[in-house]
Amino acid sequence: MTSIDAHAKVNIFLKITGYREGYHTILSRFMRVENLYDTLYFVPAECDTFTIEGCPEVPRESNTIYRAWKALNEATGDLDLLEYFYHHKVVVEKRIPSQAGLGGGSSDAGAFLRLTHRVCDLRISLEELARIGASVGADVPFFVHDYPSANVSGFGEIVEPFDEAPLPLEIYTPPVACDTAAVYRTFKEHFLSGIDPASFSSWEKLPSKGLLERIDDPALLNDLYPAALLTCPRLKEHAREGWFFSGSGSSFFRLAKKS
Ligand SMILES: C[C@](O)(CO)[C@H](O)COP(=O)(O)OP(=O)(O)OC[C@H]1O[C@@H](n2ccc(N)nc2=O)[C@H](O)[C@@H]1O
Ligand SMILES: Nc1ncnc2c1ncn2[C@@H]1O[C@H](COP(=O)(O)OP(=O)(O)OP(=O)(O)O)[C@@H](O)[C@H]1O
Repeated sequence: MTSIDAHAKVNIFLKITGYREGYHTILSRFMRVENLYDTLYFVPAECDTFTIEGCPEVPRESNTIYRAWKALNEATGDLDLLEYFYHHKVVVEKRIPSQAGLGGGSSDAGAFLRLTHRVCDLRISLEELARIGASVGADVPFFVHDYPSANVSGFGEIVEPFDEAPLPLEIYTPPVACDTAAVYRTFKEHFLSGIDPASFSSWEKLPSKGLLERIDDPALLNDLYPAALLTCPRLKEHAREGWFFSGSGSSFFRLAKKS
């Protein structure tokens, strides 16, 4: 069977650098989470329409996998792509929690694009695939490139590999759903005017382990943390000493203790 793992990410740091065209520009170190992933399967089946199984709570039209398929069709006009999914359904084994700052939906879209690129033998570059992914979500280009660690900038479309091994991480996802758009709205209203790019100059050159060991305040590493606390006040009950905050939340993470 044809399958691919779609790993979660954490943002080791996430700094907002500006705002334009309705989106925030960022500088962030993304790191793949090795031991947390969804799995996508392309399973032979005769389908009247593009079929996804395994995400019953997400309407098909808003599923990032469906949106990635639509975007790929529109960009390439490749008829084999249509044909393939009349004879295969997409089955997803979900393990990454939603609205958790771990990029679950974006990772599914990135993995779907990579696997489709391979099985349908699409004649487009990885850069083009990442551009198509960006139309599905800001985090998708990182997952298309599939680097273990990368510096991500622009709205999320500039992805540069960072040479380090992924760190063993412990993740804690509280039962609080953080809506990314709402957290960014709060950031814009309360914090955007106070950003100070000099305060994180050259962070993109520093290894993730050193950053996490040197800076112990999660709000210094992640500009969206104060905005998430304001947007979802229940998060406060779950904050613990020594844990960092990923993306727009709600997950916390720390370096896994050696056993
Ligand atoms: C918080 C992060 O996950 C960090 O990795 C990303 O910046 C957000 O990535 P994402 O979940 O893929 O975001 P999208 O689904 O593209 O956008 C959701 C909403 O968040 C806001 N948004 C998103 C990305 C960005 N750079 N600036 C924004 O202001 C926009 O209002 C957008 O409508
Ligand atoms: N394949 C998918 N898997 C999970 N959620 C999806 C998927 N497609 C669409 N969604 C929708 O997207 C919403 C956000 O899910 P996702 O897990 O991507 O968010 P997130 O944890 O906020 O990610 P981020 O790290 O980008 O902030 C979900 O509530 C769900 O309605």
